[in-house]
Amino acid sequence: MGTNPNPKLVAILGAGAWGTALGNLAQTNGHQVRIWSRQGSQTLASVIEGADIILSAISMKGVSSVAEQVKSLPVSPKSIFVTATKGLDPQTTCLPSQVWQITFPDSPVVVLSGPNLSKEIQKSLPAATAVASSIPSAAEFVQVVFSSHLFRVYTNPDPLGVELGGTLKNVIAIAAGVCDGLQLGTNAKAALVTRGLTEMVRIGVQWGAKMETFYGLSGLGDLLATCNSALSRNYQVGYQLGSGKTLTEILANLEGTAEGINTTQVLVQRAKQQYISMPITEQVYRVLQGEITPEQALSELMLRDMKPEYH
Ligand SMILES: NC(=O)C1=CN([C@@H]2O[C@H](COP(=O)(O)OP(=O)(O)OC[C@H]3O[C@@H](n4cnc5c(N)ncnc54)[C@H](O)[C@@H]3O)[C@@H](O)[C@H]2O)C=CC1
Ligand SMILES: O=C(CO)COP(=O)(O)O
Repeated sequence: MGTNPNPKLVAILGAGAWGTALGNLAQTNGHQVRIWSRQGSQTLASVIEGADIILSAISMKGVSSVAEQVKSLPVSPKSIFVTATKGLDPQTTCLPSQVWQITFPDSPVVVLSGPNLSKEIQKSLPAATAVASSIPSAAEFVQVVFSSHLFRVYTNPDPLGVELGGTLKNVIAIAAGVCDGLQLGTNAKAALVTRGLTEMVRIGVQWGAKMETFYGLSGLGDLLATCNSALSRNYQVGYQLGSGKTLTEILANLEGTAEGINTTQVLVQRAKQQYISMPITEQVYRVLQGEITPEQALSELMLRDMKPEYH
């Protein structure tokens, strides 16, 4: 641990790949880090006691129940909640930050999202991320705690856009994996990711996010990382689907969480309800359901009605 004249107490919820990497970043900066996981020996109460930051890196499926558990415990009035989960709640379609904010209406909530493949960060490779909150001073606090010569943290004024960027790109990362699994080439991949970004912007802006946020680290940045890296679990799922495996076979061997599978389902419902066209997301959904093959999805996308690029 380095010496820090102003050390903070950082409680990390979730000892998976991302929680562990974020804990290491804070610890390297000289902060005191306590990590809680449901399998660990430390109690949740002892981990969050007096924390300046309570950072959740829990998979989406566990966020609501962990937030409820935290609510039943004494939380320091100074605690800032940070969410690093990239997903959508299947029951409510809420984003992780909304779950935390609904549970803790009087506490600041900060979203942390960017192109952050945890295995690279664990190897001390350089990376950048965005932190965003409706309370700018809370985002600035988190920026200071996590920033280092290896981890450049930018503040952003659009928490909804930052969180949606990281969440929605998982669907396109699955599609990009399918594209590579089918060996469709670089042109096809570039077209897919670009049109995928168009879909993210379309639904994201309708959701209330700012368009420019999707061209920043948490949107385009995270697309570039996860659509081109075998380290991305979402990409891995897509790649193996494109190589002919079934989802059941893939999930039996997948290391960690691929949030895009659940996000695709929630997104397809929302897009339908709001009459938003999301052709790539819809084809990813049908492939994940086993309704169509990746090859059929490709031809569905290529044979859509002709249209202008911007519409
Ligand atoms: N691994 C990565 O490179 C990055 C991951 N993320 C996001 O962070 C989140 C976590 O990802 P990973 O750490 O990679 O996943 P992981 O699968 O390695 O860890 C997930 C963690 O959530 C906990 N968890 C799951 N369900 C729970 C429940 N019901 N109650 C309590 N705890 C529960 C697990 O015990 C584990 O500690 C995901 O939303 C992911 O999209 C974001 C950026 C980078
Ligand atoms: O979000 C991530 C990197 O920014 C991690 O991607 P995966 O969840 O696809 O592994």
